[in-house]
Amino acid sequence: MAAAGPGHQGRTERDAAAAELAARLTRLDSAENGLCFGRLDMADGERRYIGRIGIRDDDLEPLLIDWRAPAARPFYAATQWSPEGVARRRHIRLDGRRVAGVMDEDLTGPAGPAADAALLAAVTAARTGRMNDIVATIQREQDEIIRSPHTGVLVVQGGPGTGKTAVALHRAAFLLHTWRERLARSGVLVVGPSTGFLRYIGEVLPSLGETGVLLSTVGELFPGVRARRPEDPRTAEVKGRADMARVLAAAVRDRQRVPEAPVDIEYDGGTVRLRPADCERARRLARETGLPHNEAAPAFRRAALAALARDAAGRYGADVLSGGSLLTAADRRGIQAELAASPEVAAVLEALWPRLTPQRLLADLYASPERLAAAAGGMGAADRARLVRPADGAGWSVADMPLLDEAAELLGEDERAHRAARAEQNAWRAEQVRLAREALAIARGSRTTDADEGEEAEQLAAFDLLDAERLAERQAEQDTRGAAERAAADRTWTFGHIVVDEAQELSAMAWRVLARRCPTRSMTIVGDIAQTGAAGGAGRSWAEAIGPHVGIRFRQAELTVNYRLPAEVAEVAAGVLRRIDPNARPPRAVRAAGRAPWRLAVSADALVPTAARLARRACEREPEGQVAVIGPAALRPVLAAAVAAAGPQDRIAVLDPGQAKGLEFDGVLVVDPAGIAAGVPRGLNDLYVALTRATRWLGVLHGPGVPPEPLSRLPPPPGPAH
Ligand SMILES: Nc1ncnc2c1ncn2[C@@H]1O[C@H](COP(=O)(O)OP(=O)(O)OP(=O)(O)O)[C@@H](O)[C@H]1O
Repeated sequence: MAAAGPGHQGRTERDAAAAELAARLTRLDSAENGLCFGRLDMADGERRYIGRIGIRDDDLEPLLIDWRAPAARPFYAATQWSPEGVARRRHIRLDGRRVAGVMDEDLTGPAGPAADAALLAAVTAARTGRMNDIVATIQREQDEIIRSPHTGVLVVQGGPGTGKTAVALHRAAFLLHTWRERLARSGVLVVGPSTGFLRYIGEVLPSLGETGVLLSTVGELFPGVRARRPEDPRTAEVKGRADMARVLAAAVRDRQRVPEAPVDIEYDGGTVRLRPADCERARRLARETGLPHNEAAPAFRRAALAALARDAAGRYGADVLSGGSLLTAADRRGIQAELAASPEVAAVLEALWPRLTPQRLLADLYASPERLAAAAGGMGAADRARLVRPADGAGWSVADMPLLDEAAELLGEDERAHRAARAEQNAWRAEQVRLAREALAIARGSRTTDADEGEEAEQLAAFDLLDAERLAERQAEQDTRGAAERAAADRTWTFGHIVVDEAQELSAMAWRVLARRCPTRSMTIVGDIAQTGAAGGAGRSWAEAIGPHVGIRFRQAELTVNYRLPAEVAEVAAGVLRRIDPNARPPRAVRAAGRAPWRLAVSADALVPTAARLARRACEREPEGQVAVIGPAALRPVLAAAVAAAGPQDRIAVLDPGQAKGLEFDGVLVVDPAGIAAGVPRGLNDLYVALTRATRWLGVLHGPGVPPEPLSRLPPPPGPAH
């Protein structure tokens, strides 16, 4: 920092250096936990320590190699068959700064159990409710995806628990390391299915030293509007269809109206007339600009006003003798200016080409079956009826967000809103200049009191270098928010890379939003087609789901090993998967838990209280870990109330399958599986999600009747469970 010179350039360098040092400090702080986790003893005697971040000594020799650096790669990729120059791989377990244990793998001899031991310790540990990074135990097939040099769209398909989320986040960290400068500027966006999920994964990237990433659901991507309104999944599905883009475009065109009969407008004690043909021409000219609706409004107005001015000139300036006009060009311009200022004229033109916000367009469309019929004529009547809702001001649903975003694209900036924003910005700037003047005045006043005479001449004071304007400018330039924060507030921000998790959930309209946010199409997309929920947009393949939005040029990778589910639970889930798709291959579980999944049948009345009792009993039996009660969406509120009624218990989560997506727990109690499977379209997929959340045990609780296959074949719970 001391090396930076004086003046603006020097300041910029100092600011940049300070920002870089602050970022480095954050990285060092956040990577403190488990800083060094591996060592490679190379066959040639070289020794490499592998850690969360890279650290060099004073001579710039590496002390610790960042796990993302090429030199660290053999830690994940070397095998007995392909040792990549490694003789021994050491896994180091730290407790704070103390070495708590080491496990060595000799790559020159036959395969030993050490690597498996480190992995097993990680996957069998009690869950905390927050996802951990997997940097110490990334597996080979995962490593290949994390370090993939592919810069376009990379799709990762994998069954539940195969580490898709973990891999996607580590890939984001890898890309940030590799393309630090570019991505720090443009930012990385991670899209997840729910705020609960984002909270669950929220610590992974910071623990890898990466803090400048924006985590968001699709519902949060439209700044200034929060999606709070509940929505029937069938309505959400209709709103998510690609066809809605056409419907919205038609809805906008429908607002650009031509009157059926001439409109007479009061002017100067008489009237002027706007004819349908003039309007038609004005509309054509405005549409031909190719601008979004609001931005084309001035063109419409200009053409309509010109027509009105011609009409007025014809009426008031006609020379009865010659049949020509008595008015000069300046007179005509004057008339046009008067017409432009007339509130009556403005009201008519506003009605014909109204300036619209996305919210107004959508609320008006939903509230009017006529408008819907005009815009969505190609849609079946039943689907169209799903879109109807009163303009009740009750807010927006998640499925509305991509439609608002699409509408914002179609409408563009409202030039009046733009002017208001500019005025606000100018006022802010004037205030900054005023404050800067004050600051400079104070600096001048304190000049001789702050420094000795001799010293003073040597110093460059602020007022020698700056005038108030420049000082204000500098304040404005110093937007200290990181890219992530700025991106969150700006609908038109484009990201350098986007990670999409649970991508099978995204509708076609949501994909359009993401495609707009990432014109370079640098994306990592992870998901599982078999887990697609009722409103989700994935078809039977990724090509079908994302092809229309990212093109056919994407690379697909697969994860095949399941790290979450014990084999016993995985087998039950595989039975449901076979019913969803007989050709699907379930992932292979890495371990068995030794605890058989069970089922318990109770009377309909006893279902909810028994669920609450079983969940609490499970917590009492096991002093640590998380338990989830997962039931149909309709049952969730009463289940939650029953669990809460028994007293506070922050280790129990009560969820519906949509909310459980992407999460995991030590124990899971699935309540009313038939209700889950039958409740919504793709109910079996929801049941599959519910059954694939447990790292240790799975129980199924149901009312009278037989639960869906293969749950009916599960044994009763071991011991007196209820
Ligand atoms: N290499 C690994 N080392 C240690 N733990 C791992 C590894 N890979 C995955 N895991 C763990 O396995 C669990 C499942 O991972 P993750 O949630 O990423 O799976 P997923 O494929 O996204 O699942 P879902 O489809 O259900 O969302 C997590 O606890 C994760 O930390």
